Amino acid sequence: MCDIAAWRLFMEWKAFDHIPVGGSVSTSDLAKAMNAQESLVARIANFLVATGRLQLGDKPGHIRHSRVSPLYMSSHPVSDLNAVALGNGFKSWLAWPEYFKKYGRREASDITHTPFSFAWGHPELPPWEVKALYPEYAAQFARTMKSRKIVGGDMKLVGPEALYDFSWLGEEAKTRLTEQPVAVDVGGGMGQLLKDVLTVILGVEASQCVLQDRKEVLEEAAAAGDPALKDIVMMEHDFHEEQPVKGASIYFLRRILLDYPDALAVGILSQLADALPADNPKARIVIMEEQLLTPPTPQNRNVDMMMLSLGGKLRDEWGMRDIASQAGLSARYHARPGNPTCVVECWRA
Ligand SMILES: C[S@@+](CC[C@H](N)C(=O)[O-])C[C@H]1O[C@@H](n2cnc3c(N)ncnc32)[C@H](O)[C@@H]1O
Repeated sequence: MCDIAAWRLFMEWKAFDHIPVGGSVSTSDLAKAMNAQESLVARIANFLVATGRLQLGDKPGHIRHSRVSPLYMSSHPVSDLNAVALGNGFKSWLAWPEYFKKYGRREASDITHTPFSFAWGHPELPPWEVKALYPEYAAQFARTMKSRKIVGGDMKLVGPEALYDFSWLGEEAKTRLTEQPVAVDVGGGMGQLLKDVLTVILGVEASQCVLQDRKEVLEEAAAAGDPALKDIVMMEHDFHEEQPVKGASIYFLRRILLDYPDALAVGILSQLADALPADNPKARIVIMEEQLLTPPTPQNRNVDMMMLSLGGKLRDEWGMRDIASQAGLSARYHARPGNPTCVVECWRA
């Protein structure tokens, strides 16, 4: 168990960044680089040697990288995923006994007073407000959502491999003016899904795409300056409130509803149901996220345990159909055996 605590601390202190790749560093130089006590750094470094996270260097008192430790360097893309696994996962899980003692042995039913918020010391705030108090962590989280390695990060949008073929959207977009909103990505993060839409769905113009998210996430997206997203509309919007873009052909909700209990997920869907155009039967709300698998598998249920801490949950087909119908929507469920993701196509009932 202490292995996790030790590499977490060394990640936080950027210890792995100070070990030259292909070389070694003395624990005394490492301590100086981190402004930490040498004996403390040597003890922790040697513990990480014992667990295989680091290796002894070729000179006495020196250490070097192991096969895995470059993954903990801040420049490595996996490092953000490690930070989120710890921040969203372990930090909350360790606080479970105190949390359930204080709030009762039940799932969180609102967006405040979740195990995550409790563990981070702000029980009265929703998890996203807590993250916003820690800009470095919020930025790390936003970057992880760009990873194709996490579930849902590499969903095919067109062709035989796609769970749901979005090619119709290209034809639809061609019938609209170039400045008319066609695709709205609600809680779209740094625009990773819209970028894929623009790449593979021919006919959709960037100026027809709207990226909605929280202010700090849109700032991060703007600062990233991705040329593919230069002409999209970035709009600060709270998806619990009325949807300001009415009549779009598609409203994407990718990896959003799993963060919420049913009542709030129904609320988010209802805001979009109200925005769907009454005169366009093709218009859709499309939910894309990890589905709850039965029989349970470790990776899938691990994600569900992370969602438990955030106040949300993974849903299976019946869970999805239930929230869609509560929001006044008809739904078609698209999934394949062995694929952990699902696409739920929703339209006005
Ligand atoms: C799990 S991420 C998914 C991001 C993106 N949809 C994707 O699949 O890559 C959830 C996103 O919802 C955004 N978000 C959280 N609360 C929100 C709110 N109340 N209104 C709008 N966006 C919100 C977060 O900032 C984050 O970008």
